[in-house]
Amino acid sequence: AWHFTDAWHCAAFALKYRGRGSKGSRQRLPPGHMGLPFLGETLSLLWYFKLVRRPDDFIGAKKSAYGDGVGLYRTHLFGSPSIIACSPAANKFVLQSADSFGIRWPVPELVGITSVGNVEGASHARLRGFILAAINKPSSLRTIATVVQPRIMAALQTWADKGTIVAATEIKKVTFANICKMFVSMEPSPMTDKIDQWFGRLLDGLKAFPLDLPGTTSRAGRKCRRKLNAVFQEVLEARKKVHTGCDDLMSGLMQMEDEQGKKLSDNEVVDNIVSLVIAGYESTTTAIIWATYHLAKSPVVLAKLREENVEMNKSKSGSTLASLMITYDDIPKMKYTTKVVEETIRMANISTMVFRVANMDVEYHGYTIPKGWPVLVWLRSLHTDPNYYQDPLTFNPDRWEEPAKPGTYQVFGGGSRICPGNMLARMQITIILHHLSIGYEWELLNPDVEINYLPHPRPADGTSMAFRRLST
Ligand code: HEM
Repeated sequence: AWHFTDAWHCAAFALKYRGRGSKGSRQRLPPGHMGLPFLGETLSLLWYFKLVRRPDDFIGAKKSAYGDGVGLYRTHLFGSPSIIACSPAANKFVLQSADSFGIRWPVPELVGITSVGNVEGASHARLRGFILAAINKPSSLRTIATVVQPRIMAALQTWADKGTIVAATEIKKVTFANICKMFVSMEPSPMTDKIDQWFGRLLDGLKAFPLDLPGTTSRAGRKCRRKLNAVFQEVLEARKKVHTGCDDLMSGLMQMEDEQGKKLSDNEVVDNIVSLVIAGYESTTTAIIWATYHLAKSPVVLAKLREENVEMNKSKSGSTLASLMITYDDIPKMKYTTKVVEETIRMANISTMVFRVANMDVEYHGYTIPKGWPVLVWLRSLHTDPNYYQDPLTFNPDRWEEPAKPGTYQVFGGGSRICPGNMLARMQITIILHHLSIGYEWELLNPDVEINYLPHPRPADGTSMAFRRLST
């Protein structure tokens, strides 16, 4: 059955491309295997990611069987014949060829029909301009640093009061409180608790099989998306009636104009607020969880981090909360902290892969990526490859003394969709590392806990830890 499926797909391909090679060349699929009938290689993926918990061996097995080649393999995953890209050059090729490789979400409604993650071409470029201006410009980041910091400082104190915490739960809470404040100036309330639950179900819906039937996770996700859009629409309507003077993402997006003086529609503002929460909430939470995890296991790194941050803290004078905060402009001076942040993000591999679909038959180094086939751009495989990172599974911030080899660091994707929140994510991790290292110490309760790799890599126990104020 295994070989029959591969033969079946290859024969279908050969039939379709009969005599259509350009300049006499033969059309051929990248090497690889289509796996079992209907299931494809899904079981193999689950075997490596869920059962044996060696996710890198999924691509490793392909490299052993078919050689490194040009970094493309054929496969059958998530219900469709697909191409995997997993070399710096092949990934770059796919991510930078926006005309050849488009976006097709299984349920666009869940991502947001008019959101930056779903639209393409000129509309995408226009929306990205708005979003980059709102969350990626130094002036925006300067303001955001002052908005998020008090909540982070207060949260760490409550963790120490508790003594034992599940970091995933606590980090999620403070990240969400900050998102509500940054995006729509909402303070924690029963309403924000509800919104948080809806986001949880929406995120589950995005990861679930896209079956729109009563009782399915996908249906529940769609319902929550509608509720979230409705809540934020109300906030927006209220702002149009009474000028609130809020200095948050929603106001920013409502006021901005493009080069033609055109503003975003109300629907675009709301859709993109919801989608930015989806993109920024779980990713930032996961990165911070990994930072606490690795630092707990790397006392030498933590000591060096602490030393730099205590020095930075000494340069702050005064007793008010504001005077103890770091600023966006302090960050370039925090050289070692920056390395810890990059190493955390590299090892976290929050996005194992990103998805594209071939808009046309695309040729790459003698292989054809057939029109309509999904392309899975396997970001993870670059960050765990010993050819690019020595001893890649060891947490070693000093490796960032040297920049990564060109094209081998794609944690935020690449090309026209490279993560517009990357500076915001880095800044939030830096801020929490600063306050954690100068004021607290922590130990993992289950240092040898298993790691779950699906849907995103995380310690299975949520990172339970003893957490206290530093005694000195
Ligand atoms: C460590 C944290 C983060 C990681 C690892 C991460 C990773 C990524 C990756 C790999 C992509 C590319 C997706 C693709 O090519 O299809 C992406 C896109 C995106 N990210 Fe992030 N992200 C993070 C944090 C954030 C934050 C904090 C925000 C905003 C609040 C954000 C907003 C977005 C948006 C809107 C997109 C879609 C961009 C587009 O399609 O043009 N991300 N992110």
